[in-house]
Amino acid sequence: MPTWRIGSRGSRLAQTMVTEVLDHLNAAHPEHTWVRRTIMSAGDQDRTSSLRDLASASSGAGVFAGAVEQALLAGEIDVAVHSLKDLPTATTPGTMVAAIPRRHEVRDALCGTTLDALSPGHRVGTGAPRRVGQLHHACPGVVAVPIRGNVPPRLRQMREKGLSGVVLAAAGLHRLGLQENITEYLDPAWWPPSPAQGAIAVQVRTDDTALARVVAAVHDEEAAATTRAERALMKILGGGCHVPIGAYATTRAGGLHLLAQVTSTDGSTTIRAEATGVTDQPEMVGEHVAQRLLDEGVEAVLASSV
Ligand SMILES: NCc1[nH]cc(CCC(=O)O)c1CC(=O)O
Repeated sequence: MPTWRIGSRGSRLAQTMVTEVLDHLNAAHPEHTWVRRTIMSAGDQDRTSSLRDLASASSGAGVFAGAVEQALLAGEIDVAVHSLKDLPTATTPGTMVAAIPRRHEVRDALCGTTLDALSPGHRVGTGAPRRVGQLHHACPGVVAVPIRGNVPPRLRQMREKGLSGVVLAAAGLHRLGLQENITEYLDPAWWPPSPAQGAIAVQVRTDDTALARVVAAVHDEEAAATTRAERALMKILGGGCHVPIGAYATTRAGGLHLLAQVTSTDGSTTIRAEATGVTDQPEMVGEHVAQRLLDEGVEAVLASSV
């Protein structure tokens, strides 16, 4: 039996996602052995320039995922583990997402405060345009303070800068064991998260079909269907974490339901659309909801937010 090399970014969050995937894989395939590799990316190395600059330098997305994908293509690792929401919607040639494990938590969370407790002038840490728009929409007059970096530094910056709170993905906080910092879960029906938030992507080289079958043991159909719908929508609207799109898909008895929302960063305009379709054609649901948003004039809101 070969020993497979599994790699990710060096952040503690990325490492815990590898552990989560390996726990699954070891349970399903005790006959295989794995070694872990850490890949340093531009996003890890460059703490001085803004992430927006880095993102545009690498054609709009994938600043964190890029180096790990390159290591996969170069044969330095055999399996790459990513946050699916950080993977560009355009598939990197030669790679494929062979498995998406069960998604435990999709919601955004507030740490340090609650929406009800926020008054005009209060400062809340978040730099993501979607979260800035949703915050301004929910709490007019609240000031969004840009903060950057991995999850633990963002919590630290909240305290150091004397902010009232910070908005983060609940999934990251849970994976890091930092969930006791959460003071409010933001209802995804009113505060839809980033497309594919909370989901892990297990990626292999496209020609590695035997390994694709091995990692398929961690695949979850519901996580795949919902994230495919959310990402199909984002692909049409030109997403990335610099675009203020929230998307929240759920599977129901009637099929796959997708809700999406675009909010201007000043919070003054919010456009929502939703639809239900068949679960085995998630891209059609995403494309349908994207078209509804375009019909409602979402392009002007997106253009004003970039
Ligand atoms: N944008 C950065 C990022 N990429 C993945 C996560 C963790 C949540 C996830 O796995 O989707 C985070 C942190 C955050 O958004 O708070």
